[in-house]
Amino acid sequence: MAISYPQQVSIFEVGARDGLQNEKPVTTQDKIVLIEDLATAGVKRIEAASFVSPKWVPQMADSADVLVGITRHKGVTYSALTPNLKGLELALEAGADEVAIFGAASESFSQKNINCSIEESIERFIPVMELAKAKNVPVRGYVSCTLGCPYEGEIAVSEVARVSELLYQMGCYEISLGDTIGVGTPLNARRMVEAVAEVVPKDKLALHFHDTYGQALANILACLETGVSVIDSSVAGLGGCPYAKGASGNLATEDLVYMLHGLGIETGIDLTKLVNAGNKISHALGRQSGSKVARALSE
Ligand SMILES: CC(C)(COP(=O)([O-])OP(=O)([O-])OC[C@H]1O[C@@H](n2cnc3c(N)ncnc32)[C@H](O)[C@@H]1OP(=O)([O-])[O-])[C@@H](O)C(=O)NCCC(=O)NCCSC(=O)C[C@@](C)(O)CC(=O)[O-]
Repeated sequence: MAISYPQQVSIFEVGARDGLQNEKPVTTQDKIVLIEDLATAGVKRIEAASFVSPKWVPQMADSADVLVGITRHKGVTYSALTPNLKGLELALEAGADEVAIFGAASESFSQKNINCSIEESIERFIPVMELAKAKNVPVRGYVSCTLGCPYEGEIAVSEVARVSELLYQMGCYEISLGDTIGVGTPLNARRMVEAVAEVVPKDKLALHFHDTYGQALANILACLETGVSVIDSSVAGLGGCPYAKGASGNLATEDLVYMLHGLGIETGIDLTKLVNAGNKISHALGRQSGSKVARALSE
């Protein structure tokens, strides 16, 4: 049987947020340069900021300055995380094009990450959705711990599907399925995506797989066969999640682009320029890029 992959994949770049929230602090200017370099490389969807409590994630405290400071590229969407109404108001003031709410399929992770239960988080998201709708701002929804939780271990696929459906029914235009600690393997990743696709349309799903156990590319390849064509990744493999021990960066965008181009799948991204963007921020962090492709091409 022939394997069928999408012709195009939309890459949702999370390095400036998911990445830098869990690295040692860099300057606001470093972040601005990174975001502009990514846009120059052809990245069209960039998560640039996070309006969370600065006490919880100090690395994101300059989010408003970042959003205000970037020179906007035509056709590029700049988004921000907003856990509550306060976050949304700050994001709107700073000019975010779209925002994201973030829930979890694990009770313990929800408590550790946003200080409330799953049900309380859904309640908290209702006014965020209402205001975003009134302002015509699209809202993305994240579900964390879809393939395992750092506190609870295995998570029932039915719970992942339930939370995904709730966020979708609330009006999120896309649901990003997070393997927050990168423990998934291809078969269970695919089964999870197929289960969620029974309650949320496939073309409204995105994959957000961390690479902690080196499985992210294999998991993505397995899930691409289901028809999902939006993938989150992090340039230079930056970051992790501050409330998930062991969560190394998302899959490096350079490695993802290399694989997709090799499969003949279009991304619209210039790999050489992307590698340069990743190398520059890695230099600012004083470390080597986390992308194998970037390291190979930079030798
Ligand atoms: C959600 C809260 C705020 C609840 O935190 P809380 O302490 O329960 O909230 P609160 O409403 O009681 O407020 C406490 C303080 O925070 C302030 N505050 C309250 N809200 C905001 C805001 N939006 N922006 C700025 N400040 C805010 C508020 O004003 C107050 O300040 P104080 O009076 O003490 O000076 C907190 O738990 C928090 O900020 N959590 C964020 C944690 C986080 O950012 N985690 C990483 C992102 S999730 C992730 O990476 C996973 C993902 C998305 O990538 C997918 C995956 O990989 O699975």
